Amino acid sequence: MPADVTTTPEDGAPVENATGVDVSAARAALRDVPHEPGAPKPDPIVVADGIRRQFGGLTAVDVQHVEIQRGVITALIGPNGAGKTTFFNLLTGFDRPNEGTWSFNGTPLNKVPAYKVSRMGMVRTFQLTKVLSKLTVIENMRVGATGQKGESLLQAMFSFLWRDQEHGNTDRADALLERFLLIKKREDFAGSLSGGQRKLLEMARALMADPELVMLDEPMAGVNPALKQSLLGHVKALRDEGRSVLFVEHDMDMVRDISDWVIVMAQGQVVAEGPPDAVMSDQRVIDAYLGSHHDQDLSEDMEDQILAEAQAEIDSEHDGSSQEDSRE
Ligand SMILES: Nc1ncnc2c1ncn2[C@@H]1O[C@H](COP(=O)(O)OP(=O)(O)OP(=O)(O)O)[C@@H](O)[C@H]1O
Repeated sequence: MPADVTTTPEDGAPVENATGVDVSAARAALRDVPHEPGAPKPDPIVVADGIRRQFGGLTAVDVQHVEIQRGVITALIGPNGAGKTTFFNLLTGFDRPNEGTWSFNGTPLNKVPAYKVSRMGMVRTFQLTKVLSKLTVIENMRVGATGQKGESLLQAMFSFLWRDQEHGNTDRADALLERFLLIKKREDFAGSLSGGQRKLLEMARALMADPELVMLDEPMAGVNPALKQSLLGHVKALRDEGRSVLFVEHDMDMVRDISDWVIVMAQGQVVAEGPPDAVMSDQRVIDAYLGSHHDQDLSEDMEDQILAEAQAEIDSEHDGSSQEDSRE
């Protein structure tokens, strides 16, 4: 699947892309999915069962069942400490659960190391970007290419075997740098890039592996408002070219703007699922955020509702105490 194929269809229009995924159909199929934690999806790319991860006495993740639909953008939200990043780490082989099974495209991943998971087509970015500061932008891109023939000693000795591939990788990297507006920074050290540019570089580098599923951990964190719109466009383009996207984010405007489906975690568990509007007015979600001491960027509606509920609680307590006062 070429990473430089981008289509930006009108909503509802049939979509053609090199992956063969009918994006409109994938999104439309979600309409029949019940708004319930663990709801089965018509065409899941990831299925996880009974995933538990403990750190000492703390259960960070305790997910009974979750499915991620292929060809759509799924947001994973929840208050601080809900277990989102830990769950990302488990799915992608960067951490191991105490129990549980999960699969990608039907292949069990329990014993698959992270680098193989990425070769299989499931690639992630990190909350704190992991660009290699002392390498140039183009060198960072080349590191992102998987299955390099020059990786094995024997093949490295017969360099004519992989030189063509290296040229191909460089062409691909340049096309992606153009797409992510980083081509002018090609020879700069990655360490000299701004926070937002690093996020773009990480996303571009992830695409070097030509993934079917792109997992983004807080893509908007530390990104200035001017670059946010551009990043949103890039994430939508990933879906529109037929890739599946799963992202963790605290910026609820972004979640509302680009997600087809939202999964909510709290205290390690999936507590709600559904389209963005339904989830943001779901009592379980409001309770999850209310129950946490958060400093998160909630959508205005959700913020208003939470504030109204908090006010109602204060008022009823106040009424209760003033009745007590009047009885005294
Ligand atoms: N390596 C670790 N050792 C011990 N505890 C950990 C470790 N990693 C995560 N935790 C704990 O597990 C819980 C879940 O953390 P996690 O980072 O997955 O949450 P999160 O939902 O991603 O939070 P945030 O939105 O703040 O990034 C937290 O209580 C955290 O302190």
